[in-house]
Amino acid sequence: MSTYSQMFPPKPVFTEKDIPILSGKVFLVTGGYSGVGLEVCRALYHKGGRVIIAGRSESSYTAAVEEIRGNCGDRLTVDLSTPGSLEFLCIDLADLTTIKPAVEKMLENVKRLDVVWYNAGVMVPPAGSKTKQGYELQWGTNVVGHFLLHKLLCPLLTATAAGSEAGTVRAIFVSSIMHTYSPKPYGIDFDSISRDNEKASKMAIWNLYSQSKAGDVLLADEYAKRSVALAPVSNEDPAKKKPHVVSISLNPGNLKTNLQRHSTGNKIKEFLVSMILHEQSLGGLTELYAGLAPETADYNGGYVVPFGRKGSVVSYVKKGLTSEGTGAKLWEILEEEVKDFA
Ligand SMILES: NC(=O)c1ccc[n+]([C@@H]2O[C@H](COP(=O)([O-])OP(=O)(O)OC[C@H]3O[C@@H](n4cnc5c(N)ncnc54)[C@H](O)[C@@H]3O)[C@@H](O)[C@H]2O)c1
Repeated sequence: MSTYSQMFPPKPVFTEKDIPILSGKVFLVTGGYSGVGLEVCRALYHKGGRVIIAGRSESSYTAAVEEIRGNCGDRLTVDLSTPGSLEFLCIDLADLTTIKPAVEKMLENVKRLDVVWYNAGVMVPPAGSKTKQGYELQWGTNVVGHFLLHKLLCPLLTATAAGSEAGTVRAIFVSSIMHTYSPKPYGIDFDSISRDNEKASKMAIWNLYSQSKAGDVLLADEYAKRSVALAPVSNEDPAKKKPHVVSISLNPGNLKTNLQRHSTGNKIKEFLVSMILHEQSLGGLTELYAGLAPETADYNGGYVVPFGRKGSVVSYVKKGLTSEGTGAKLWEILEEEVKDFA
């Protein structure tokens, strides 16, 4: 039976053919050895980029290398004077102690970072799952781990941006349409996000996923504001302060990946959901569009919707989420939470 996606295939107006040659540029993708992240890495590699894949399992990385390097047909075949490269950064976002040592070692031979995709994520694990430091697993992985990684990468992003064309250095926070179902009124229930939190242990697992994805939108929005505040005022147009590093969140779309592996049980529901899922490569296009398209340089703080549709941004961000100082409050709390690991 044809799926909705097969009957009505999306026609993204941004594709791999729109990606320029990336030789000399350096990229980092968390969770880049599977799902959407793998598609991002495949495109970056075949366009000549130096790609650092961050994840927990070296064997999963090694298995993905062959797939990433494989023949991609005319979608990605280009003649390169400098071929792309792949490297592994071993971090577990659910264990904050693993992040700083790995980043410090990486910084010994990585001297620029053009775009980082905070793409790794976990969705609806068994209730009660926690990170090593005791955070609810989705919050701890999707938000706290990425926040610490971002904090450690910020100086390199900023330094790269200082010597690069404006708008080309970016931090991309992968969220989901599910962020719109996060707790009312502002997306984050601040009483539920600390370690070993009693309230979180009683919340519905989907609400916790939604809250973590609202957290990703807020991190992008708050970093965007901070980036503008730090940016130098342009001599040509002092009213137009351009951020050093562009910060964007996005929804990659409903995709066939491993993400749904925990949300099993109801066969009818699973069948219905499978009918509306798209190929993971389409999600990759959304992430690549946010990270590389020239026009998304102007979307600092914006939220990109699926599948690389030009001009379609910020339309579905939860009302009120990025106002009311929620992002600033979250940022300050996370600074405090990760300070012993930074
Ligand atoms: N698939 C969808 O329909 C969909 C929809 C909306 C948003 N998203 C988002 O897209 C992103 C990518 O998901 P996907 O669909 O490719 O799923 P996936 O399960 O294929 O990929 C998730 C990746 O995250 C990694 N990861 C999980 N926990 C980690 C940890 N503790 N440390 C390091 N890496 C860890 C996994 O190893 C995997 O590589 C996620 O952030 C997800 O929330 C996906």
